[in-house]
Amino acid sequence: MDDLKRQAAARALEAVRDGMRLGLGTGSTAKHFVELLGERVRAGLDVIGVPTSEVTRADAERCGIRLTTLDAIDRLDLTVDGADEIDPALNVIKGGGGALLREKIVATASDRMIVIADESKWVDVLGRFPLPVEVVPFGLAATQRAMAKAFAESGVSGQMVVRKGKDGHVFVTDGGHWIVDAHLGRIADAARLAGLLSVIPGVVEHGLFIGVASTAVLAGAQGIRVVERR
Ligand SMILES: O=C(CO)[C@H](O)[C@H](O)COP(=O)(O)O
Repeated sequence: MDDLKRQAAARALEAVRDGMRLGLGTGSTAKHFVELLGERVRAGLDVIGVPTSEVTRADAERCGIRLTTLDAIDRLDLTVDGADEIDPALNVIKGGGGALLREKIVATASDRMIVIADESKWVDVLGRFPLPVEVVPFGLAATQRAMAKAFAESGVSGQMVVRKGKDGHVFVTDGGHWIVDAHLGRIADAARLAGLLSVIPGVVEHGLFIGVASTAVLAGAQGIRVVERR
């Protein structure tokens, strides 16, 4: 699996050109991209990156990639990031690694987003992977009630679980928020659910990336498949 992730990362690297401003994703697949990009940088490629998490910042620095912020530059040429699920319209669930807020800010500030994954992330319908929703801790119960209403209005239901870290404590994002993982099973109308979640005051951001990814690079046993958004 790890080899497939690296293959997808290597294919995405072919889209990188000298002088590009890049969004650098988070997760095990994106980490391969950062490492491979670092090799190119050490060989003379001139790019600058915006990391989507503190973990990726540390990885990129270790790889010698020059970094900047979205305050210092206005647009990015390309973001390359992993995904938890990708559907045929290239709508995506992200946030399994807890970085969905910065990932969405960076991806939507980019002219193009390539999602890289092994084939197991490709699904007919989103939702088997629990949907991460980043929330503020204040008023959590009220936010969860509003989320349940949004689920009902978009025809889904399921258990909500506040994410815990490996240490057993509540997982805290880079932005200081919590994550509620919603086990919905099958999200028939992801765009509608995304819209309903976005207007809940305690929801900071959700892991549905609707119409954001332009290309998916999927690595499987049969080779690499590149899917462009229609
Ligand atoms: O959204 C993410 C982090 O917030 C990751 O991109 C997603 O969880 C996929 O991770 P991996 O490449 O390790 O399978």
